Amino acid sequence: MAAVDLNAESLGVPRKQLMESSGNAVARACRDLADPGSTVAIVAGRGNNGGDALVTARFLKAYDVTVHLLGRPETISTDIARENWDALVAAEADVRTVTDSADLDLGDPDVVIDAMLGTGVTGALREPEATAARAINDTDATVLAVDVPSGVDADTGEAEGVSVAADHVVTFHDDKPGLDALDCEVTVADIGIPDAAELFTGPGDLIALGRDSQSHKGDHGDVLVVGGGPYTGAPALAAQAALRAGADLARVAAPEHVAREIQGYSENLIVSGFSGAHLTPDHVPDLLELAADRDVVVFGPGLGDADATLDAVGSFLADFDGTAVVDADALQVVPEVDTDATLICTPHQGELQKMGGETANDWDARCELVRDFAGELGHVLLVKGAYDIVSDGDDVRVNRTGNPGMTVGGTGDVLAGVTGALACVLPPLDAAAVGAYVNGRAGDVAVEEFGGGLVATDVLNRVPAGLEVDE
Ligand SMILES: NC(=O)C1=CN([C@@H]2O[C@H](COP(=O)(O)OP(=O)(O)OC[C@H]3O[C@@H](n4cnc5c(N)ncnc54)[C@H](O)[C@@H]3O)[C@@H](O)[C@H]2O)[C@H](O)CC1
Ligand SMILES: [K+]
Repeated sequence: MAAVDLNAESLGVPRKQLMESSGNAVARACRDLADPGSTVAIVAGRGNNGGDALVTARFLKAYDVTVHLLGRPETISTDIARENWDALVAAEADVRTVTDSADLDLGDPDVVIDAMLGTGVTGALREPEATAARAINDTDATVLAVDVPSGVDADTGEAEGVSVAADHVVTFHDDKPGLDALDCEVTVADIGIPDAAELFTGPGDLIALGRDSQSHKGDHGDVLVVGGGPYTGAPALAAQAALRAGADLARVAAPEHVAREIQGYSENLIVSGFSGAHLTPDHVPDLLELAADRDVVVFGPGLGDADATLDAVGSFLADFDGTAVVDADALQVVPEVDTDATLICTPHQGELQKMGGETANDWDARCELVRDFAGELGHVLLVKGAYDIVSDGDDVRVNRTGNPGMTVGGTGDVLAGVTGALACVLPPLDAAAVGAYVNGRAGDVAVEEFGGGLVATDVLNRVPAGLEVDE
């Protein structure tokens, strides 16, 4: 939800507007439950759940409303909730602050609006929320819960400790799986979040990457790039991109002439060479061993399409059961191989057709085609284009970052490396969607500086900029 809210904000629908819609939806439900003139006790927490009900109070003019804030106003945890509190105080509304649960006196209201906690709950209710929940449950009032009955986990419907027994719940934007198990009426209120906030990648998708400061080496992934042959630069770009996107370690396995060259110009990479001019099946056992201890393998950059190489790709994938990003010439093998591996395939539209997929000019039509083909393949597809289409056969995400300057050679290798690093810390679909978003954003920063003259290393070096969340 936090990711969707931030994406909505980036589309021009700020959170305060969402809170106004949420509060209004709760007021509408309250008007359906009780006649004008009824007494309404709003019990508000210090987060946005409480904030929603501080808005509701403004939409219940025909009612006798009392707001009980659990905690001092200074402890309200978000600016938009605090602003709504200040607006009530400025309007001389009947608001009270409860710092000790013994002070909570709800009176004998017709309706209680439970806005203590919503999706932000962690663990069993602490004080004063726990006592307040019992006080709410002890009234004869009709209890209307905001988003989730306080104390209940929205995903499971379980409560670790005491929770509010609601008669009605107004939940926002989409149903919460845990609510169906509850014995109460649930209304799902549309609060004006555009579908685009979930379909298109945006800054909200980076929240999942939150870096904890205690992180240490190895937490953020160990990526192996298997590539090189007719092309030298591709595996080095992919491996460096993995480091730029947060992997702690990036290794390259390449034919020895390529390995020597890469080791020469990039001391950041751990490079191992295998015999011969390109990948062949007899290299596969060693590669499987090397891959077994990595988090993610990026397979394909610069491998070329010699028959023996494609045979090697097939036999590697057939025996590999980890997670791999597959790119470039290796892609054409994927539809023919039966594998237990989790694959993220990153074709451009020409490579997609070579794999047996279909494309279309209209991006909306492409969503359908990519989703169906991903379902057929049983792997995640990231199909590059002006709009990158990402799907795992069920969900579809669309990425709109990037620019025509990025058709220059090598940006696909950078994308494969970025996606590989993210696949160490995110589920495959998210890794592909965020990979496309970050790579495109890096390209948008690069084109600002280099115009149409941008080259892949410009994108590579701006991947960290692509990862920044400027909230
Ligand atoms: N897109 C949407 O659906 C929108 C939903 N909105 C509302 O926002 C809340 C989520 O708000 P958030 O601030 O993230 O968390 P909460 O208000 O639910 O709770 C955080 C608050 O509670 C304290 N806390 C956490 N666990 C406990 C506990 N076990 N005991 C006591 N106190 C606890 C924590 O310290 C914080 O102070 C969502 O439910 C909707 O109602 C947005 O308004 C609009 C968009
Ligand atoms: K609640």
